[in-house]
Amino acid sequence: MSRYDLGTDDPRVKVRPGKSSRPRSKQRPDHSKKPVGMVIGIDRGRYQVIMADGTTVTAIKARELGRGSVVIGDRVHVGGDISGQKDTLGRIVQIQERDTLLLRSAEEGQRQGKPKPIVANAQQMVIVVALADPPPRYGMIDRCLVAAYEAGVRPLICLTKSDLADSTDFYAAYTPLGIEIVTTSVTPEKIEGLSQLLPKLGNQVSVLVGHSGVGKSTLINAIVPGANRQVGEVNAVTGRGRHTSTSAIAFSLPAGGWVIDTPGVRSFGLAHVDNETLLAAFTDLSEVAVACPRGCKHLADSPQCALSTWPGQVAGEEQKYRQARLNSFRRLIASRHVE
Ligand SMILES: Nc1nc2c(ncn2[C@@H]2O[C@H](COP(=O)(O)OP(=O)(O)OP(=O)(O)O)[C@@H](O)[C@H]2O)c(=O)[nH]1
Ligand SMILES: [Zn+2]
Repeated sequence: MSRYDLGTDDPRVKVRPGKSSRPRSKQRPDHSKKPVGMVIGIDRGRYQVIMADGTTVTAIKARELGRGSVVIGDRVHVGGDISGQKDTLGRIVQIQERDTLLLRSAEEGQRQGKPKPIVANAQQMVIVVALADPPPRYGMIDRCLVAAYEAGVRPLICLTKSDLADSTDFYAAYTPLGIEIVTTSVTPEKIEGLSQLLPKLGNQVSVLVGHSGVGKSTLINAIVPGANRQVGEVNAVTGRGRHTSTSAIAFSLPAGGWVIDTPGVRSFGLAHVDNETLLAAFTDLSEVAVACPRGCKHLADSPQCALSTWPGQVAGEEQKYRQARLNSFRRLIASRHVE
């Protein structure tokens, strides 16, 4: 006879295990039958979840899920009140397995900890780059590309402010890498390029990343009616956008699909990415590196690294371009180790 089988039919005798007789996890109820929704907003411990029928529910998170465990884009099972009525609260009880997960290592200067999840289930990363004011930062773009490849998210570069500068050089640098690029310009006078961009956003989840001031908010306002993102200048003192304290949010596009804005995520720490993954993001370099000795670290002082002689095989502009690519790759490797 087991310890809990009291052998009685008396309903007053409650059959229940003693307090610490079993690990807690085994007592957890199965939540997988609870309705599912997608997390589209997170702000100070409150989660906005859009359910399959289109109802938006405000929810809190079950404590056992842990801190920072639910991110924007997550598909979650929700219990509690899911009516979506004012002053009601649902409760996120379980997170579904993620298709993709965008991660970022701890910021520079912070102690290196576990990489932080930022966005789940995005299929596409739109790297927003201004052609001028501020000018393109190639190191930043490379970082985003690595983070995208590492997360299993397809990159798309969206050039903005084409009214201010020419995009020929940019296309010359990134088209050979097989990365899709679209060019836009959104000014009070004229809007251009959205007919190129919009079809690429349809019926999927895209996450927008980009440095402060490149025009992300302007772009979102132009493609999402009523989005009302604040547009402004970069703070000259802190060098940061004003959005740093605002939280991530997903916008539904009129023609289907979602765009996720990630204010405060300006770049990606890549400490969690290994050398080979980093190299794979540089398709041109990875083809050259097959000739490297086994275990090559691909650094400037790595003996017989095939990458070192690659720029010198050509002359002129092409050589400069190769050297810039190589420098960018090696800078990323180096920066990863100081983070
Ligand atoms: N000339 C020109 N200016 C633009 C364009 N897009 C945005 N801007 C301007 O660039 C500045 C920054 O735009 P935002 O949309 O606030 O940039 P953001 O990327 O959202 O910046 P944060 O809010 O700091 O993240 C604003 O003054 C915009 O009016 C463009 O296509 N052409
Ligand atoms: Zn090498």
